[in-house]
Amino acid sequence: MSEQELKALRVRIDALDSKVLELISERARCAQEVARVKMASLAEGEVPVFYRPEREAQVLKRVMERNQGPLGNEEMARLFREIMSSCLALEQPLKVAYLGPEGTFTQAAAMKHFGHAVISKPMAAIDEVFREVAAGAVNFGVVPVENSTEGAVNHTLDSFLEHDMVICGEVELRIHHHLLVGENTKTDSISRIYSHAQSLAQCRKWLDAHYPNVERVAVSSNAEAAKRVKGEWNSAAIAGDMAAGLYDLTRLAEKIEDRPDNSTRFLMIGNQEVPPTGDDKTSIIVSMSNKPGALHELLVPFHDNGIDLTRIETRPSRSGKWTYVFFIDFVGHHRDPLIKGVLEKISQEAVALKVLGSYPKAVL
Ligand SMILES: O=C(O)C(=O)C[C@]1(C(=O)O)C=C[C@@H](O)C=C1
Repeated sequence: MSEQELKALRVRIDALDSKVLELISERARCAQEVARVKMASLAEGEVPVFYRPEREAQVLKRVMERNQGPLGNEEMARLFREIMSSCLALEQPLKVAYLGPEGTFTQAAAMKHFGHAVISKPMAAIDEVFREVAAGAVNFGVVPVENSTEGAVNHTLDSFLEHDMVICGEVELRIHHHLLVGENTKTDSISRIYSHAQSLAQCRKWLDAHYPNVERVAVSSNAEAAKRVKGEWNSAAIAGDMAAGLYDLTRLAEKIEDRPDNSTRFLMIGNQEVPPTGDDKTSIIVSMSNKPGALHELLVPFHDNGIDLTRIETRPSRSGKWTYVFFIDFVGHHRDPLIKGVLEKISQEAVALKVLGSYPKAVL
């Protein structure tokens, strides 16, 4: 390519950038207008709701449907995710608590869902995220709920039994783990590998093959593991991209998870009900009486109405030894007439039924 051609193309890019800039600013002014309208139409004592997950899901879906390349759908939606995040921050900067410290996959999930224009607050434990939301110190919390290799995150499920929370969104994150060391580490003398217990489990086979005799030490998060090895001489950490970058660690090996499709699902918790979008999921907790056929009775209404169950999990109940509660996720919104009917049927048989929330299926 000649210098001339390159120059001409850059002139075109500059002109396009000016147009993009103008359009983004116009969109941001529109969002400010939306905020004004929302404020003006409030009833006495009503609190304005600026963040609208159902609308955001529609915007991102529309972008993906209309996109004709060359950028991929996900890439394009990510760009719009950030534009919308900044527009919302003009209306109201959201405060989001997540399972920290900085650099965790939960932080990455929070950014994927809300974009980067939020005020984020790392918490030391899952229960603290719940408490922070319950106390009204933040608008939303982000917690991991299940991993495709290791299964349920029990701390999260148990926290739902203790707190009244509304689930208002979900996000799935592909989890890639790397073996990381600090600049002073002698790679042939690694005697300890730190990570979160779930991450150590997700890399078990790789560790057995490459570091069979090295001590594996479980710590509170993989970001914490990364932080520790920064100053140590003979230890390594298993953590993801964010933690590697944050603590400036070297990657001795990349993508060491045993299953290439290793993914974690995260939930956004708050106290805002989300209206239907037409492509939603619902999460409920049910406890049934301890009698033969109870689980069957619980599942029949779903089957009879052709409702797609996406997950069922069992946890010991807090109310008695050898009694259990079921966490169930299914496709549909609790305001859909069909789903309403199913929930009514279940509540006739159940000891207790709680709808944790209906929310748009993850778009990104
Ligand atoms: O449509 C709204 O209610 C808006 O506030 C605008 C907007 C946007 O930028 O598109 C911003 C924040 C909301 O979460 C959803 C959408």
